Amino acid sequence: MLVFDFLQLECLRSILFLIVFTLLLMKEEKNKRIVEASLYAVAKGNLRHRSLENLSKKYDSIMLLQLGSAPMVIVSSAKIAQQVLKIHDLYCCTRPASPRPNSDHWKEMHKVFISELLSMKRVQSFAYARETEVDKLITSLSQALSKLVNLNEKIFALVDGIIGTVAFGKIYGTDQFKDQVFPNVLGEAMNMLFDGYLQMVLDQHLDHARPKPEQEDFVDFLIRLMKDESNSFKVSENCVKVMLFDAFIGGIVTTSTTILWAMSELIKNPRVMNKVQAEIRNCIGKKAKVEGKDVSKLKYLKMVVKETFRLHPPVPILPPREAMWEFKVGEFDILPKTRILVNVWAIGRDPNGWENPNEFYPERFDGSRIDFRGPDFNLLSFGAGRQICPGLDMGATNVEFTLANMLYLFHWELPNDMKREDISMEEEGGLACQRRTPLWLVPISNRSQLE
Ligand code: HEM
Repeated sequence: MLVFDFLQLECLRSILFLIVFTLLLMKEEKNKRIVEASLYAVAKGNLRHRSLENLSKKYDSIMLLQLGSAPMVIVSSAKIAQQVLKIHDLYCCTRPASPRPNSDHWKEMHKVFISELLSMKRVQSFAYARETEVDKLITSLSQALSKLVNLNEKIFALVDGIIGTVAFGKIYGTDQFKDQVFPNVLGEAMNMLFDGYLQMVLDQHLDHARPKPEQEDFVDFLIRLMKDESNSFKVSENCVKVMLFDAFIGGIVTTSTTILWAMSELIKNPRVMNKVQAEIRNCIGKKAKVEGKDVSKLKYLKMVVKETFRLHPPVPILPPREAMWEFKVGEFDILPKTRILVNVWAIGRDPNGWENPNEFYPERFDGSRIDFRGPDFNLLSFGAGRQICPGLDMGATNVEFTLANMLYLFHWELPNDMKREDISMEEEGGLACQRRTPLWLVPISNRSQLE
């Protein structure tokens, strides 16, 4: 669902160029006052979160955009986001038409998907995937000591490995998969390739000659559902593919993007880098690596991660919700079929919610109850309400655990002659709001301090 909604936004871009725009600004006179504004800015480029933020500064933190027959409400403040995502969540907890089957049957299956795959129990039981992939990352960085490393490549490989193993089992990344064309998640032909790829995975799992795995992966679980006739719903092969696709795209791009933004901010802010490394090293002492159970003790690291989510939410605008019934937000009427977009990026930088909003300052979370798990609506990196990201625990755990190890075992330096202020923080839209250019850094071993 996540994927389609973003593609839908892509399509809007071209439509936007062709139609005449009108911005209906929702003010006291209940949807009546019309302010004409060229929405060329919204259509331009792929950084709509920035264009929409500019519009909201000029007009209001709730705006109605009339695009042809589809009214669209843009929300840019925590207070209004809370009304939409909490108080009226039930009235708009559906998505606009999507290629996913839109039926009770699909919703029922989706619930199972969420509770089974992404429960805390599963997140923990898949710790082995995370640890194996972080071990591989450490080995690969140790082989590149004092050399320039393209961190984008390393981090995408790591997250792809973790989520691939969770979804497809230990077979993923092994020799059996080596000769298969694995579709690069960022590639253009992704959709088509992915279908063939998923079919191959399903066939392998359905093969009677396959030995019983010691740990059931997600495909095993879905196949069990497919075969279980006592279910009130039927799970088809196609449904299994759609759910795997969601898990892959939803999981890989967002998680890796966050790790890269965190490293970018840390290298730009040596004070924070030193402080977080000191915390990890004091807390862990002398060990071969940080273990999963250690992470809960790393309070400052968790603040660094929150601060990264605030400034760089990988999903800067939540996928659209659609109003099912009429409801009121403040004094404004939201009519059925209105699409609602929440600009998470703008809320994270709203000066009414944050002091010095553009500064990377993790201490702002010290003693604060603000968390991406809720109940606060200033930090919405995983969304909120009934549509909140089902991968929240897995995503946050993967980000924290990976960063903890990268910062414990290595010092990080800039390429020769590069100054901190030269590090580009330019964004690029797409499936997630990523760095525009790869992050190149030099890992230096910290082992001598640990022995
Ligand atoms: C840093 C990590 C992640 C971030 C920031 C993130 C963020 C989000 C956001 C903002 C949404 C939309 C929520 C809403 O509309 O309120 C979403 C949906 C979703 N995410 Fe994540 N996500 C992350 C990791 C993951 C992981 C690891 C998985 C799965 C393995 C995952 C699977 C999904 C799925 C399937 C949906 C669609 C849910 C639906 O439509 O009901 N995400 N995610």
